[in-house]
Amino acid sequence: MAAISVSTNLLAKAALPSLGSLAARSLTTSSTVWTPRKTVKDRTGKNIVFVDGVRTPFLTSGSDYQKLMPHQLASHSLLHLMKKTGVPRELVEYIIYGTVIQEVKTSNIGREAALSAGFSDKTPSHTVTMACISSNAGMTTGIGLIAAGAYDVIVAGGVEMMSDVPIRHSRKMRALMLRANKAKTLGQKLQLLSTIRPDFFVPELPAVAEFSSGETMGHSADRLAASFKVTRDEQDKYALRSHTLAQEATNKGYLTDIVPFKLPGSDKVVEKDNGIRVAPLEKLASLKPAFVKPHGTVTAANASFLTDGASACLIMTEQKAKELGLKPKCYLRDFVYVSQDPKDQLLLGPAYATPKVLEKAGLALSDIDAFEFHEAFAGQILANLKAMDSDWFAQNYMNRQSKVGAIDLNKFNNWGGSLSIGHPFAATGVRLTVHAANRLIRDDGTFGLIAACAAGGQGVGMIVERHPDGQAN
Ligand SMILES: CC(=O)SCCNC(=O)CCNC(=O)[C@H](O)C(C)(C)COP(=O)(O)OP(=O)(O)OC[C@H]1O[C@@H](n2cnc3c(N)ncnc32)[C@H](O)[C@@H]1OP(=O)(O)O
Repeated sequence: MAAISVSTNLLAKAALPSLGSLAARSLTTSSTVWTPRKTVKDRTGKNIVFVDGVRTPFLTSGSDYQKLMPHQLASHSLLHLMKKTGVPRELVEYIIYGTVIQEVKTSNIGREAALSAGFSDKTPSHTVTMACISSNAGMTTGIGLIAAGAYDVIVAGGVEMMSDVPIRHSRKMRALMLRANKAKTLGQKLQLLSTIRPDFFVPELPAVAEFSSGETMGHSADRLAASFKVTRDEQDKYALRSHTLAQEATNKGYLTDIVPFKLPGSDKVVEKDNGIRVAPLEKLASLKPAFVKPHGTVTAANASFLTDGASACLIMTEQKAKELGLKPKCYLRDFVYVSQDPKDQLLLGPAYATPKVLEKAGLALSDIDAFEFHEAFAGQILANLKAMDSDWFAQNYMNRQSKVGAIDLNKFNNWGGSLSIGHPFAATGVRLTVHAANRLIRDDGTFGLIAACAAGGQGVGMIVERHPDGQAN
């Protein structure tokens, strides 16, 4: 992709929104009668609702969750989802759970997590993987199952455990071990042992990298930022915005999707995300490039960090929610998936998905009250915003006459994002959706737009509409 110049002053737009104005908006209480100013047509015939979503605190890898297995985090989110909503586990008909870097012992992690959370052994579960949008894939698969009439009550979610990733023997060593398994005599075994060479011992580590190109996500982000002329200073300021807003939301008690996690065999209860860090801009500016050295602009502070965490949400037909006396937070109205050539620019999913999902839902950018975009990297977010505000990009890459438009940053990731809260890959989609729903309720909005990019050059866009009964909790 050629470098493009976009005239919008994103640096000014990336400045902190007036936190005062956010705080001034009143929290809608149960006694307030709220009616939507507009509604999106239900296309499933089921009016599918998002009842609620929860998550563990998101922790930097190698910290408090490091001795756990991922199904323990997943199980915690499943169990506490049911506790929080008050819905008996037996009513859940199907579970779809995401994970990206798979723990080999629990490959269908949804099933293992559900069993250890005490769900009925008669509740089927499958595991889905779609990189950073895996729990979005879980939710939309659930929507499909409900729309098809297969089930009424679905749980979706995702987990990632970057503290412990599968590290394999080399291919040569694996081949030798498999042959050794079949060797029948001592002579055959000794003959195999004699073929071992030093390079057999070089391990294979999983990389946060694109398979088809070998490029790391960080390198892609650096390339993307350079293509869109996003400066290092813009990235650092955007990252600081994310951390500042996440800190603010934490202090105000807005992150009610968190369910504290008691560490097994210890009295310690983890209550908060631990990656939020409001540091002086000078500290961010002093960091060396993390990927493209020495001239890259992506650093540890303006990239999302490797994170452990899990999330889960409950979705069902509106009719079922009514029967159960639940107060859903929002309707899950529309979604689209997009994909591009990962060897060109693989982190532009939100720019492609946003206009498509808006069009599908019959909405304009100005109808959206809460944008929740996955922040893989500050440079990636700013490049996506620039792409959407560029006629050149629209005409050359999106098959559109004119640009999508500029997003009002006063409505954008107001409670921080993946840069600050953390990004346990497969858990992020649910976190984005709960934050969108809770922000609509707190800020008296109607529509939320969730968008995320994912490895493989893929992306997602989802539209949620606040439910009249929604409570901030
Ligand atoms: C579509 C998708 O989502 S793709 C997935 C996207 N995400 C990724 O690819 C993950 C990318 N992130 C990473 O791989 C890692 O976090 C890295 C490589 C960027 C950084 O890892 P590390 O080097 O271990 O980071 P570490 O925590 O040690 O921090 C390095 C330095 O930055 C500083 N730092 C980190 N975060 C911040 C911050 N928010 N503010 C200020 N300083 C910070 C640290 O204090 C440290 O400084 P020091 O060297 O003076 O002690």
